[in-house]
Amino acid sequence: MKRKACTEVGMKSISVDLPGDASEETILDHVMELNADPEVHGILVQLPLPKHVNEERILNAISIEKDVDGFHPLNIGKLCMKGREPLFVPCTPKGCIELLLRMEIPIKGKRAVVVGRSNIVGLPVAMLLNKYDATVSIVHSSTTDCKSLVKEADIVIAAAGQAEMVKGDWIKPGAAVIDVGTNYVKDPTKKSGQRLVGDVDFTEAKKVAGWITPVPGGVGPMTIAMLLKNTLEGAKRAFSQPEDSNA
Ligand SMILES: NC(=O)C1=CN([C@@H]2O[C@H](COP(=O)(O)OP(=O)(O)OC[C@H]3O[C@@H](n4cnc5c(N)ncnc54)[C@H](OP(=O)(O)O)[C@@H]3O)[C@@H](O)[C@H]2O)C=CC1
Ligand SMILES: Nc1nc(=O)c2c([nH]1)NC[C@@H]1CN(c3ccc(C(=O)N[C@@H](CCC(=O)O)C(=O)O)cc3)C=[N+]21
Repeated sequence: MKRKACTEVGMKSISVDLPGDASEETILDHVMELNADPEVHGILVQLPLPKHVNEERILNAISIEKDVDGFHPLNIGKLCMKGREPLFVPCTPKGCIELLLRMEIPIKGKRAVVVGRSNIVGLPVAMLLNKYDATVSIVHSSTTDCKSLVKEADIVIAAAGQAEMVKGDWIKPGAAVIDVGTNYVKDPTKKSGQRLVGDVDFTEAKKVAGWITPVPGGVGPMTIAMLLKNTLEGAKRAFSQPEDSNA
């Protein structure tokens, strides 16, 4: 889908498809090659990586100026810090905020609950909501009272990877609900034998929520749009800076 979106907007994309048993060194070599290529303005290493590969080592190797996923520790660090701006904001969290801003849903002073604390979604979206002055709680698999915490939230971000876990009676009436989850569940009525659902029970939650994103057709396409946006911003920055200004 990311490749298709690039083609649609006229952005050249290079895919490096490696076998599942490719070594860490092989992946690093490819990252280094792309780092050094002046025609490349964005690099994304699709996650998750196979177990034998050290994810941290690979993500650290991506040039920070080309880190369009925003997963480099320097970008994540700046995302967390007051008064600092990362070069790139991770795409899914950026898409969530963009949805709230475009729908003119107030964030400042509101209570936000993020379900999930992964490095790629839960944690960065919570940090971003904090930057926008929400009062943020993060709930995770060891949280004993997810329902009661979610029920207090004006903004709910569901990113647990648990099919339809957030029920209608978890939602505060009028709350904004952003469903990040993409879970395939068995459905014998479908030709493919499966159906895509979010982390929120959409049918029930939409009766209570003030505003809610669907799955499919919600956060997923926004993630891809933000990836293109980050890449364009990276390219503009590269064109506006002399080549030797990286120091
Ligand atoms: N639409 C999009 O663009 C994207 C969608 N996704 C989807 O979003 C979902 C989350 O992805 P990702 O963050 O990578 O997933 P991870 O599996 O890396 O993280 C899941 C998080 O949810 C928490 N969690 C799991 N079960 C529960 C539970 N029962 N109650 C509360 N918290 C729970 C985990 O807690 P703990 O930390 O304690 O283990 C963990 O923090 C997936 O469905 C994924 O496919 C992901 C990226 C982009
Ligand atoms: N380095 C890295 N960056 C990522 O951003 C990243 C990743 N690795 N690994 C996997 C997750 C997942 N992810 C999705 C993006 C779009 C949709 C999306 O557009 N989904 C469609 C539906 C697709 C379908 O029908 O199967 C939708 O929600 O409408 C879903 C999931 C990005 N991720």
